[in-house]
Amino acid sequence: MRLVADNLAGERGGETVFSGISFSLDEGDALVVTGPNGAGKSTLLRVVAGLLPVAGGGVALEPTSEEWPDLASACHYLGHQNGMKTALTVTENLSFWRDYLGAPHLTVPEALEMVGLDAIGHLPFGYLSTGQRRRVAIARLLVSYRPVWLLDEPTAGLDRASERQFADLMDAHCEDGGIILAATHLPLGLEQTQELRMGEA
Ligand SMILES: Nc1ncnc2c1ncn2[C@@H]1O[C@H](COP(=O)(O)OP(=O)(O)OP(=O)(O)O)[C@@H](O)[C@H]1O
Repeated sequence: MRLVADNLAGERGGETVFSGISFSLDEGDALVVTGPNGAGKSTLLRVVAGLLPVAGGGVALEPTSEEWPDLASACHYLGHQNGMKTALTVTENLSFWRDYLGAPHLTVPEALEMVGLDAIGHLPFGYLSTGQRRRVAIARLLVSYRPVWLLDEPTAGLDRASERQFADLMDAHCEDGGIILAATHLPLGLEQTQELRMGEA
């Protein structure tokens, strides 16, 4: 499996935000997207996820399969928002996502243990600190399997120990043949990455 972008362009509000982006990621590859505010990093991730239309060129999974019939079906998208209901408990939120997304992977207790939150599954999500909320959102990546992880500022709000823990989870995903495309201003601590700099002439 390979994630290929060919001369890809994206727009916002009718204006081209980026163009001419090409990359090819094989199983096990991680590409870190960097660049100044407004360079188009989030837009790129949303185009790859299928949440915004392609404005030029293309991006695709090669080859597709019965299991992953198109790129969107193969992606986990972690945006700036955590995608959790504040009134539901942490366990209820993750159980919802596990049922909704399908392709069950880790159980909810296993995923919570992986992000160091096994003691607070019973708490409403709204009670959690900023970093704890982000860690629950990261646990969502683990309860259902997707080969491609699209991560937008995934470590925002995480303390050092949690950053390290998440770097280990990302490395494990790549070692298992997964693909990561991550936009960030912060070093992610990954063992091996390629870099794509946006917003430079
Ligand atoms: N809905 C919208 N309508 C019009 N322009 C938009 C819209 N959303 C974003 N933009 C513009 O698109 C450009 C790219 O934004 P984007 O969020 O992709 O940048 P980014 O590189 O992720 O920035 P940051 O580092 O601040 O997160 C910015 O100039 C932004 O103002």
